[in-house]
Parts: sequence; C-alpha cells; structure tokens
Amino acid sequence: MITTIVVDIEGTTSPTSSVREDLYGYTRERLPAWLAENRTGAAAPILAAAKAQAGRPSADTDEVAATLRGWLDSDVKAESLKAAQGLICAEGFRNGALHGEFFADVPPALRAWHADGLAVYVYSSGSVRNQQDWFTFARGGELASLVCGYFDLSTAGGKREASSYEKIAGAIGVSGDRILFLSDHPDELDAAVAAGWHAIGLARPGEPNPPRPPHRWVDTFADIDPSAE
Ligand SMILES: CSCCC(=O)C(=O)COP(=O)(O)O
Repeated sequence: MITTIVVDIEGTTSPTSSVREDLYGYTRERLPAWLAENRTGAAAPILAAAKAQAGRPSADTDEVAATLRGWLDSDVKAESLKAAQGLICAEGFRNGALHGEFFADVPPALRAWHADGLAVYVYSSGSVRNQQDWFTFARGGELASLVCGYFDLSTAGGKREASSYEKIAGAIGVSGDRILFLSDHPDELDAAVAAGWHAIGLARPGEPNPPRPPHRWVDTFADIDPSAE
C-alpha cells in the first residue's frame, strides 16, 4: 500500500520552461553582483565549492560568475549553482517577480492525496530553499502546506543514484515499497525502482524527456491512483 508520494519538479509538477526561463533567467542576470556583494558571507561556500568543482582554485568572483552562468546555460545540476539560485531567487519570490508555476492538474491532485492522508515529499535538483519558495509562492495559491518535506542534491544526493532514494526512505522512515515516485526522467525512475520504490513516469506534451520502458507513463497527475499501485 502506498503511503507516501515523492514528486520531482521540472517536467513533472512544473513546465521545464518555467524553471529554465524564469528561475535560470532571474539567477543569470543577478549572479555577478550577488557573488561580489556576498563574497564574505552567504556566497563564500558557494564560491569555494564552484572553484573546486571547476578546478580553478584561484578564480576571482567574475570568473566564478562566468562559470556558473555557463553551467546554467548547459543545465549543469551543480550543488553550488543550485544553492546560489535558491538564495538569489528568494528575493524574486518575495517581491512578486517570481512564482511557482504548476501544471493545472497538479494542485488538485496534491490536495486530494493530502486529504486522503498520503504524505507528499519533493525531491528536486533545485535547493530545498528554492523548492520551498516554489511551493509557497505558487501562482494561484500556496501549495507548501500540502508538502511534508523537501530533498535536494545536498541532502539526498544525485537523482540518478539508487542510494539517494534509499537515503530519502531512511530519512522519512518509510519502506521503499510504500513510496511512489513521480518523475519525467527515465534514469531517475530506474534509480527509484532499483531502491525498491514504485515509480510512474510523466510524459507531458511539449516536455523534453521521452518516455522509456519498463515504466508506466501518464501525461497528467489525474491518471495516477496511488491506491492501485
Ligand atoms: C523550483 S526548484 C528549482 C528547480 C531546478 O533548478 C531544477 O534544476 C529542477 O530539477 P529537477 O530535479 O526538479 O528536474
């Protein structure tokens, strides 16, 4: 019996375009100034991690900003970039420039699962901070009250690793065979199944990741019945 649902964000709850155009665009524009202004504070661990990952220990903040912008452009899911994105976008969510964007079928499904007593968690490459803001400042009304918790690359690990799903199951204290994972990415579904989870793929019109066997694929949360898993 499924007691817990874990959802991916990009391509699953939300259009890829809303992440890449809105969040990446907002971050891209503000990265150089934000890194420079916060280099001895919130940006310090981000600068250190990005320099280490890039193999450029003596890079200055301008060079790190250019590196992080390059990672945004090629969608590198690096922890340091995602941490910066979460902190930079926090201001945009609070001043009304940014909203969490969700496919129309997602809020009613989350409400129904919550009303049925299912626990909903989020696991995304975006930082926990960014995820919380995405659900809190959802266009059309907050959705964070429907979510029990959030996991990201720093708290769970990479999304294509079975060990990350084992770690999440351990952290929430639920056996994998009671957890249903929803994602648009076949490699992530493979990893969740390898950890003993149930998994359903989202293949939404216009989204980039093609479906792949052996998973079941749907194009809307309305077609997901956790009690039938
Ligand atoms: C709204 S949280 C930020 C989303 C993000 O930056 C991202 O890379 C989404 O990746 P996902 O793991 O949800 O596909």
